[in-house]
Amino acid sequence: VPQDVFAENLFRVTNSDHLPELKEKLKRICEKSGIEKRHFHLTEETVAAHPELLDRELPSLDTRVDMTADAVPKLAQCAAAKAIAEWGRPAADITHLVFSTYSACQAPSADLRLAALLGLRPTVSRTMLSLHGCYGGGRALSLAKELAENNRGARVLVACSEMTLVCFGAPDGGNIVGHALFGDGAGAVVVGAGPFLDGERRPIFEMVSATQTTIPRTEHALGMRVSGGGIDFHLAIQVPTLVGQNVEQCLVDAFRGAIVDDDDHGRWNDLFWAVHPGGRPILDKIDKVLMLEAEKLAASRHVLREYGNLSGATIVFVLDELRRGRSPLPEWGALLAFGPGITIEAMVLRCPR
Ligand SMILES: CC(C)(COP(=O)(O)OP(=O)(O)OC[C@H]1O[C@@H](n2cnc3c(N)ncnc32)[C@H](O)[C@@H]1OP(=O)(O)O)[C@@H](O)C(=O)NCCC(=O)NCCSC(=O)CC(=O)O
Repeated sequence: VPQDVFAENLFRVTNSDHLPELKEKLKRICEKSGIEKRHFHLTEETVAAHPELLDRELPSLDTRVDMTADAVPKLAQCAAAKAIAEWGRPAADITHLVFSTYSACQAPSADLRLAALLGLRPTVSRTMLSLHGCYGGGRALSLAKELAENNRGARVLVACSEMTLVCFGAPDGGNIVGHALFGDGAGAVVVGAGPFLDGERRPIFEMVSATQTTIPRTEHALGMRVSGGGIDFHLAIQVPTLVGQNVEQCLVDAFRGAIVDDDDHGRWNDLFWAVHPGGRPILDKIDKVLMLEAEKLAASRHVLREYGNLSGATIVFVLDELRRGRSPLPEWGALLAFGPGITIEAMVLRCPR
């Protein structure tokens, strides 16, 4: 859906045209979002067939769980099948699966369904990450690094699949920013720590070290809550400022002893950057605080423009965009993802030469 027609579409489909001021506000927000289009599983026909999705007072969790139980793992399958094909070994050689989503509300969950869809071995060791929100992709990669490094010969499939239909509803004052930002998508990565197997593709990125930091006393700034009417997002207006105030210390901690001196700000421009594009002002704050050159966050801005905020799956899209870039990347890079907590995942990356 192109972002410039999103507000008109949403208000028409949800019978909300009696709220013209709110519609104008959503239009203003869409214009400033840095997003040009997004992709959604939910169609107008599905919304028309399920009026309970529009009214928060009506119970709709059953409908949403039924729809996502199949669709979320199938979307993950599309991404995972591509990742496995590029990796070069059969799916049966995957030893571990880490699945991240905010759209799973049952057990067994989307990880088991994905394992069946891909034909993974019954002995595959599965981990489900639920409701980690936008840091889910960073957390899943970090966990995959631990699993790969601590289990000789392990090959870990990371799959992140997100669908906004769990939080879709008629627009109101509380959810208007979420309506403007989030989109659907899935990303997948195969992670290993050697020794190399026959036919296996050489790694594109190396995860050198990883840290997770929680910004104290910010648990109310960003969150999700499951209720009978679906999932509600809460995004406080202070989120970009809070991330901007804390991000450099997280990076200094992640890079301590790696390549950056504590007080050496200039070196940030020597890196390549994989930053979760939580919103345009978040990227602007990071640019400003780290004094980054204009093109450093180009991959993040590109993904935001083309897909919107895909929550946990977004960081995989950013890594994909980086590896497709025309010019070679610097040897060292940084990954950043943010989510409820407020939690900041920071990782030191390296492009093997
Ligand atoms: C909404 C925006 C596109 C607006 O852009 P600007 O801030 O540059 O523009 P602006 O200041 O003129 O704001 C335009 C209008 O949006 C309103 N506005 C801005 N942020 C708001 C918020 N968090 N909640 C409610 N309203 C908000 C302003 O009051 C203003 O209203 P009026 O026009 O009436 O005066 C941007 O602020 C944005 O992208 N914010 C989201 C950042 C964020 O929290 N991202 C995290 C996503 S969650 C994530 O990534 C992790 C996770 O979920 O786990």
